[in-house]
Amino acid sequence: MVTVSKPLIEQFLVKPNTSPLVIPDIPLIDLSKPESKQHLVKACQDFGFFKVVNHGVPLKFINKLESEAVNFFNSPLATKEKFGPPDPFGYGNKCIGRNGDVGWVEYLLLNAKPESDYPENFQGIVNDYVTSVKTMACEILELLADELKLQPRNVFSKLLKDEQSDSVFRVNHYPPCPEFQENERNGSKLVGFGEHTDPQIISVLRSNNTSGLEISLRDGSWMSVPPDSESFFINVGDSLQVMTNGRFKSVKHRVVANGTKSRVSMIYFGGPPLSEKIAPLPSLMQGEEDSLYKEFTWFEYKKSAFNSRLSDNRLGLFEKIIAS
Ligand SMILES: C=C1C[C@]23C[C@@]1(O)CC[C@H]2[C@@]12CC[C@H](O)[C@@](C)(C(=O)O1)[C@H]2[C@@H]3C(=O)O
Ligand SMILES: O=C(O)CCC(=O)C(=O)O
Ligand SMILES: [Fe+2]
Repeated sequence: MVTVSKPLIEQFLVKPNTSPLVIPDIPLIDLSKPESKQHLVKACQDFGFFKVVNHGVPLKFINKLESEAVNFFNSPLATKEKFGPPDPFGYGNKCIGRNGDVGWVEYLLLNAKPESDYPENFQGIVNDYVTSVKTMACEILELLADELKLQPRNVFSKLLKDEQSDSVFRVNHYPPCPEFQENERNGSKLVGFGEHTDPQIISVLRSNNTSGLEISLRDGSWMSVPPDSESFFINVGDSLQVMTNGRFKSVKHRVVANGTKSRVSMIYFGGPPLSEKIAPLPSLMQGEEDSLYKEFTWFEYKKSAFNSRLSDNRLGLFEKIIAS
């Protein structure tokens, strides 16, 4: 378990936020239903976030990976640190990225490419899980393309299927924090993973049954997402927002650590090849519609993103100024 001395805990606290006036339902998509296409598009437009059931990812892959992750995070710090620091892949503890972000979290950041170098015991297990989750992500992207009447229907999914796809896999562990309970009285929250959007195309998240994930609603309030270990949560990434010229929203989200109960999450971030040009799809542009973004390669965006702080508006640098 990770511990910090009492005064240091301050750096992990954020002020309580106002609750949403109306708490919306998180869109629930049943992938076995033919009408899921329409719901998927609506969810990507309204929230950039939804929950998926009947996803086809075998439970045994999920459980094996979770139990291996728990074993890893329960091992001595010195053992875990043999896999760190993340440069860019490896074990990280409380420091997120290279620009001073901290959170009450430890994690493994891994290359999602098959045959990558993983800690012992993770090899086959990560490959099985990632392959299956990627298949689901590609199915979702193809349903979205169908509903948007985009040709070919693999216009998004081919970027994840490409051998050069720059996709990442992450396992996060938010440990209990005994020091925090003393602070709970003033209502402040313990930040596990600070607010941010994901830079890639699509992110696929699965967690154990511990709460903590929050999404930012349009009115600026934060909504807590009830955990569900049998479902997946999907969010639109910045690159998909750009490719759809802002129709789909890259949702701002964060994790508030529970303080008493461990949260374990695993997230697949589906990204394009480094050389891929990211720009609004011409076939989506209606009439005189302006492109809201300057074209960039994924390499350029990634470089810029990895030089930013978590809460920065990374897409801001690539927005076009449109004369009215
Ligand atoms: C502070 C940072 C961590 C991050 C790289 C960055 O500079 C800004 C984006 C962050 C993020 C968020 C989504 C994923 O968890 C992640 C792996 C990614 O691609 O972008 C992380 C980066 C990271 O942890 O290195
Ligand atoms: O751990 C989680 O539940 C979400 C973390 C997250 O948003 C990320 O790693 O980008
Ligand atoms: Fe994220």
